[in-house]
Amino acid sequence: MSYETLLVEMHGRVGLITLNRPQALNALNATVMRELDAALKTFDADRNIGAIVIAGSEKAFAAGADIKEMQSLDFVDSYLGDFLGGWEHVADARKPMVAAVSGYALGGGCELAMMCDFIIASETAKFGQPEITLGVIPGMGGSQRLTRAVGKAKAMDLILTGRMMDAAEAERAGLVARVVAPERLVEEALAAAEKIASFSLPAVMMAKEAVNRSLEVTLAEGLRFERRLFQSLFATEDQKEGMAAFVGKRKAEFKHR
Ligand SMILES: CC(C)=CC(=O)SCCNC(=O)CCNC(=O)[C@H](O)C(C)(C)COP(=O)(O)OP(=O)(O)OC[C@H]1O[C@@H](n2cnc3c(N)ncnc32)[C@H](O)[C@@H]1OP(=O)(O)O
Repeated sequence: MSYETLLVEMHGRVGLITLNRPQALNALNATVMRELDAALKTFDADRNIGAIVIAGSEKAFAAGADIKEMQSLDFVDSYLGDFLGGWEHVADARKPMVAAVSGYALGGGCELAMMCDFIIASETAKFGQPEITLGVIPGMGGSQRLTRAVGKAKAMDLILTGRMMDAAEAERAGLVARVVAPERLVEEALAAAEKIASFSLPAVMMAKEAVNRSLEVTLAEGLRFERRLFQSLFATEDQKEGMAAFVGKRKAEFKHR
């Protein structure tokens, strides 16, 4: 499949998707999001892929939803067409997604990064939800995911003032998992994704599901859910292989079954 707004590659067991609208700092529009959804669905369905990296350019991961395309929208079209509704599908991917963020991750760009399972940022990254400066509010999950990631005080600060935070502040706040030098960003994100993809795919997918469930249910419910998933992994060949390899002092050869 060919894409107009993305570069899509496979690096061993890792799918790399690079946003590619440099003229608009990777601003997100219906085409980008439709293509992103298609690329993610393809990787998610491919047994040979164990993890996915989403990257942008050095200057911008994504500078938000496309303001020029959005500006003439009215309420009825927005509501009847459920504007942004379908964009949430990015978060439906069942395989781990790593966001590799360099430069601007603003508005929808920050929200897209937060739909991934964790963010590796370059020292140049700048995160923000500047929608308030445009007379609107976040619409792709910013008020919900940012608040869960950094807490109410900082989320309110960023969303109400529209200010940007740099990579160091984002790491301190818990939005970003690691900060690396700009020239090492994609390499580091691919290495993290390759590490994940080297483990048993059912175990990796269940680990993602268990962590995400913790954001939605009570502690008791979450603990029960985790325990059931844990117990179910004893039905896999990979559990036998992983534990036999440890006992035999050798490297595990996971078959992802
Ligand atoms: C998802 C929801 C609900 C909402 C949103 O995401 S709203 C958008 C939130 N994002 C923003 O408000 C950021 C807008 N962009 C900027 O403030 C600046 O572009 C910048 C600070 C990111 C970078 O400034 P810089 O001076 O370095 O670059 P520009 O000349 O401003 O931009 C280059 C080129 O890209 C176009 N551009 C940038 N961002 C967007 C965008 N979000 N939508 C559409 N186009 C964008 C910019 O207009 C310029 O193109 P032209 O030279 O053709 O005008």
